[in-house]
Amino acid sequence: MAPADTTSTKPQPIVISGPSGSGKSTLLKRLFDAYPDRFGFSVSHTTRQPRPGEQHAREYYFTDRDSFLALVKDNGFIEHAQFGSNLYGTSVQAVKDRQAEGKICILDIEMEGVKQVKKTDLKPRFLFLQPPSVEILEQRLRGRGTDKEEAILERLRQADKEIEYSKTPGVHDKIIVNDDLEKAWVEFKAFCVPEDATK
Ligand SMILES: Nc1ncnc2c1ncn2[C@@H]1O[C@H](COP(=O)(O)OP(=O)(O)OP(=O)(O)O)[C@@H](O)[C@H]1O
Repeated sequence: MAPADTTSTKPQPIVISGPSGSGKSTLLKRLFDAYPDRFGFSVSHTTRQPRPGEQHAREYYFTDRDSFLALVKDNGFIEHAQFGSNLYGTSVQAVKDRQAEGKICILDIEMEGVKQVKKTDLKPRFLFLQPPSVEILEQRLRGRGTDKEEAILERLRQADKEIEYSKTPGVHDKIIVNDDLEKAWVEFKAFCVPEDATK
């Protein structure tokens, strides 16, 4: 008899991307509220010092600069960036750790991260959240009131690139246009929890 295929029993991660302001956080919050135990986020690596109360492997994987850069060289990161003098990143291993716990790991990442994930052996499902139009996206970013003018303009420039890339055939398994939030939620839930789609 052929050996059992244990890899197929691991929950498949879900990659959610879409322009800043397209509604990723809004829908993810609903998903986590509705299914608190089923999904998980990956824990990021950082070279910054732990703050009081922070635990290794819970808030972050705390690491030093040399180890971090060695992992970058090894293609161990899906995304990484420098903020101030510290490095931060999402590692392939962090996603596998969530899988090993039986959780569906959700990756909320931008376009370059999506391209990087496609080079790994994670084999996630890809979901793109699209704003109804760039004009509406601009209204929502302004309405959110969290960004300065320059940041809004930069987000809109980046949105054009994300939307253009999303049109590449085969990049995403599903594209949801977030026009009406309730409709988007029904589609979002159906993608993330297909077995509950009719409920
Ligand atoms: N369908 C919708 N109709 C109207 N407003 C919406 C809708 N979806 C989200 N919003 C609002 O748009 C704003 C941006 O949404 P949100 O912060 O969830 O975007 P995001 O994709 O997570 O952005 P970022 O990548 O910057 O974190 C929020 O103020 C949110 O309440």
